[in-house]
Amino acid sequence: MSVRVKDVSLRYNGRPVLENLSFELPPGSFTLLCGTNGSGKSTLLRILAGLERPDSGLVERTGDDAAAGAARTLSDPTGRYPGSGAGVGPALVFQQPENQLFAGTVARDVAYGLGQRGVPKRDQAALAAAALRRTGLSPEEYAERSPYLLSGGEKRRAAIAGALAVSPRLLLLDEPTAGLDPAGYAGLLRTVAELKAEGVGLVVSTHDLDRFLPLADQAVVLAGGRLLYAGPAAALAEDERGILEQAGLTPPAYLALGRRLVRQGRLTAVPRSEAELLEALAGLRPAPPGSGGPTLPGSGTPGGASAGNAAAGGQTRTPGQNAARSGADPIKPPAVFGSRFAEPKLLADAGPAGISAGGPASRASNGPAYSVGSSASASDPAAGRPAVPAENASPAGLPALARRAGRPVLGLDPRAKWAALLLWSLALLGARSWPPLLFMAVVILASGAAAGISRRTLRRYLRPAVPMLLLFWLISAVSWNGPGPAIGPLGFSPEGAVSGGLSALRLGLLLALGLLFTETTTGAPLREAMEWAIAPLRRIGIPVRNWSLVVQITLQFAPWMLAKLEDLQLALASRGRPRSGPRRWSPRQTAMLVTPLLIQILTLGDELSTAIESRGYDASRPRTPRLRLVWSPRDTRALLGSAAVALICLALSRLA
Ligand SMILES: Nc1ncnc2c1ncn2[C@@H]1O[C@H](COP(=O)(O)OP(=O)(O)OP(=O)(O)O)[C@@H](O)[C@H]1O
Repeated sequence: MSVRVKDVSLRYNGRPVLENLSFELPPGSFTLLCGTNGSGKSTLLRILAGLERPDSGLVERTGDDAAAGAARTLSDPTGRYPGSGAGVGPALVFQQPENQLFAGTVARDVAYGLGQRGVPKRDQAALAAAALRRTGLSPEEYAERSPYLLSGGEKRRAAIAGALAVSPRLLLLDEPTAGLDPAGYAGLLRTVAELKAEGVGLVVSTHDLDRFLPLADQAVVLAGGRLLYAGPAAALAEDERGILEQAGLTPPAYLALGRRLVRQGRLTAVPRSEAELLEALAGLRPAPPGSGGPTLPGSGTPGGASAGNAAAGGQTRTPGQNAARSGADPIKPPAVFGSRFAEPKLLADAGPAGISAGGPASRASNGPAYSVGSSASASDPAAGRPAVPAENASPAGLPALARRAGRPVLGLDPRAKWAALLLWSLALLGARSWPPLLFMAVVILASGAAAGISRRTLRRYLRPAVPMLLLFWLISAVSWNGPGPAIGPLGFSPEGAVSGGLSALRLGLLLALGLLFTETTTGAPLREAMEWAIAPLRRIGIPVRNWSLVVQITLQFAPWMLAKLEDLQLALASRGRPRSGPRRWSPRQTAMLVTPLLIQILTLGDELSTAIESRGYDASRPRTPRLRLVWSPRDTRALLGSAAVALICLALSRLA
């Protein structure tokens, strides 16, 4: 499977996360995806997997089921299900493996994707066992265990097994080595090398350049959501202009040391892996006293063995020795790179090139031209795109945040927001007809837009509630003796349909109001405001501090839960979409999501209480406020405006 990414951009809440990315993944190539935290790697992987749609740009996947033939792979020893992932999308292993495990047993979990792809049950167990073995988990020991009770590293292996089981033609691994022990790490590297040899395309997002850069055919470097480099991995390793450093990354130790030795004239070429460096270092002779360090045989004679070296009887230990002997440039990438890629473009130099057509030499046998390009410009301080700042703890922090983010609503005093939440909730609960509800819908949507909440976020937040609201509406519209047309033993009730519709809309608006509140207020100010409001209750012995903590956690818990639900759903989708029936929220899928979600909620609750205890939380002791609340005239205006909205809503309710 080859993938062409062209001008892909994505924003979250109006903030650019990926900007104009263009590159290609040739079939069967191994691509290293690197960048600092938050540079957009996971987001890009989700887009490549087809689990997230970019706001603009194209991702074209060219499946190659036919090309896969009936190849036997270690995960599919039968050879009967070649590339079962092709045409359904690449397999993605998420950064957090616990988001990816659903079923009651490891074996069933690993086999889930096979079922989705129509592999008969009788073959599923053998394929799942082969995939488990491949990740170092013995099926005899693990197949019947609960995936939720595995250790972190075992969960990761099980998640990888689930992806391997379907013999994907393109496998996307998001930081796959996190949490693996040395044996697991070595096993993963072995598996990656085997998959590459089998012709499986791989994209690995990782911070471990030392291990993965030498294995990779090409590299994609992101900085602040922009493409800083896309091209042969070998060229990136040779790059002296500091692309990796520009991206905020540390070059692999073998490269840093190798470059230094080359500069000192002790190596003729930069080693291409840790093993090459070690091989070269093995030939080091202790330096003569006062010479400033060890030397390599033949040092200072780039190009090969020196007379001195020969006289010493030592072998030349330059990393490029084999290539040098065979007459090839020791640091030139292997020919295969040349056949797959056009000249690499260091994108800081590339200008707004976009995808460029490669010449015949850059064409793979069954795919389009492979070349890379970008619209990043040299003047772009690519790494310098400011992240949305964390909320400042100082009193000046909130207005400063608002000014920076350009959204005045973010800088309002949280007490004003609490009051607005209360007033608008009461107004919604009191609204019994369409006009006030529609009025509130307009106001809430407009406030959300003013606060910079994107439609995407709103959709993500409300989507899980939609089936419930629709069901609620449906149930309201039928009754045993409804006057309308009969639906089986039931009758349709127009009145029920209207009142159910009103209630569903009211509930949806309350949810949207909750989103508006939690998206515009972070935990600390929210808690300060809450504690301020209920402080007088302390005098009558109410544990005010506990209450505010509970409210803070609960309010932040709701978006967390929805985000988890979304993650789980994405992970389910990544394991293969059903061939028929609803793609989302089918009863089967919903049932599969409930258990892992509950387990994650319980785990988080447990971890939170441990964290609170371990930080010496004592409800009886007064707390030093994290920030001082400052009420400004703007807050008064906002409060009066909110009250006016609530009054209009109530007035419309009365009029209707
Ligand atoms: N659902 C979301 N809503 C809003 N912002 C998001 C969402 N998911 C990711 N982001 C933001 O998008 C940016 C890129 O996130 P992403 O997870 O892709 O980064 P990453 O390169 O994988 O980071 P890491 O190395 O830490 O895993 C980050 O700033 C992140 O905060």
